[in-house]
Amino acid sequence: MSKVTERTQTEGGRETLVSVENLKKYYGGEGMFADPPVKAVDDVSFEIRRGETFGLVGESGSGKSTLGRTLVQLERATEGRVLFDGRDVTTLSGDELKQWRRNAQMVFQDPESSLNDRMTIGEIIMEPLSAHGWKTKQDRRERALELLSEVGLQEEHYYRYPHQFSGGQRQRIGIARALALEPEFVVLDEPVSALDVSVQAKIITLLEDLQAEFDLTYLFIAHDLSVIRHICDRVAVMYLGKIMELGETGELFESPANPYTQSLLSAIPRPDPTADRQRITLPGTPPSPRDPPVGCQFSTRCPAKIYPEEYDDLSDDVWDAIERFREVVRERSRQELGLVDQARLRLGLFSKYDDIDEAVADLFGGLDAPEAVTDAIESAREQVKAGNPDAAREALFDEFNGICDRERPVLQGVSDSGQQSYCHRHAPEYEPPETVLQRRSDDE
Ligand SMILES: Nc1ncnc2c1ncn2[C@@H]1O[C@H](COP(=O)(O)OP(=O)(O)OP(=O)(O)O)[C@@H](O)[C@H]1O
Repeated sequence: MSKVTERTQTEGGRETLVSVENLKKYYGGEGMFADPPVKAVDDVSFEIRRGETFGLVGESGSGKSTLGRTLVQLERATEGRVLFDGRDVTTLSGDELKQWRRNAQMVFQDPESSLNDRMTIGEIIMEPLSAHGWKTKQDRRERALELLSEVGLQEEHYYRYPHQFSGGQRQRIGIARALALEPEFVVLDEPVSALDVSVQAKIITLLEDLQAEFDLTYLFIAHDLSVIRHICDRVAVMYLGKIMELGETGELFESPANPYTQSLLSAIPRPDPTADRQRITLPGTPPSPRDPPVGCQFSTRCPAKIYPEEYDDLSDDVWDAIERFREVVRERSRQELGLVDQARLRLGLFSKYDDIDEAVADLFGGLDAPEAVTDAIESAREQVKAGNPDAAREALFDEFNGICDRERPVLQGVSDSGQQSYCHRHAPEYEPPETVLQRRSDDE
């Protein structure tokens, strides 16, 4: 295999180091009777430029760690490619993979559990060097001592054990270990989340210094937006395995284009409280990654969702009730019935779905919904009670399916500087997300 097969140049002249193309990572789902797979990363494409810090932000479970692990080949991709300096590394195995791994390392969140307590600090830092047969034992020892000093620890720490160190010091050891083989690319998976705020700042400064000294490229994973804003050049926002938006950090924080990013950022207190940004509280919970929406991943909770034309003038309250009802029905359709419940269902003795009456009363009681809506809800309620939640789910989908439910959007350019967002509302025939969000929040 040629070492460099494709080399890409990004806008602005900075070279691409990592190019991710239609990457998927699914867990499970093999075998005839298996549950559907967990779609932890579901078709993402983006590039990381040499020397930059690229941030990955999103709620817990959105797929950030899985994406990070798949980039450094700690996980095998289910589909798609990861080009490192132009070379597809998803196809490497054996010695080739081992050799390549020197280039890409990972620092983990929890310095408590990521270091082996039975090894000395010296052994921990030298372990990757020994595994790669790096030079002589004496050279490895000298390298470990050098790394200790690079990360702000002392030579005498070499013979100590991890439990003798604080969280911040342990994270320094984790960083020294990750840098031992002089990688070009480091995935930092929530590297400061487990640390006290005062220690966080010191570790971040250390990471910035090391990046400048060794020309490192970082993928920085965090759920803390202020940390991301401080350290990252560009940032991608993930939701349910998908990148919803990406762009230059300053621009993305100042003018988020995607409804999900807008919701996420609306929760951060702003220096100027009179500034025009309403706090958006998202309804419901994220769907299961085993059963993500067919259309846009965010469609079940999106405050700027496009309603189907025939229901365009429904009030937001009624829409919200419909969405929440669909969520309840979806949950029921995912519920596995045991053999006893299946038998009771056949005998007409099954009552586990009866709480659907309560859900309809809670959600629609007091709302003035048009007849077409109440008919559809009533019919779905009956289907669920008759033990057919799948059919109810389908019928609700057919009745209330707008483009956001039906079709996946594409990540498209929304600014001259390369900001991209994944939302149907960026098409010219629709109102842009911010206009809709403003109007819908004014109506509340
Ligand atoms: N080895 C695995 N087997 C099965 N499912 C997994 C595995 N690893 C992760 N998942 C699932 O994949 C989804 C994404 O998980 P992941 O840890 O990547 O998210 P995350 O955004 O990093 O969350 P967190 O911030 O909580 O670590 C979750 O639903 C998780 O339960």
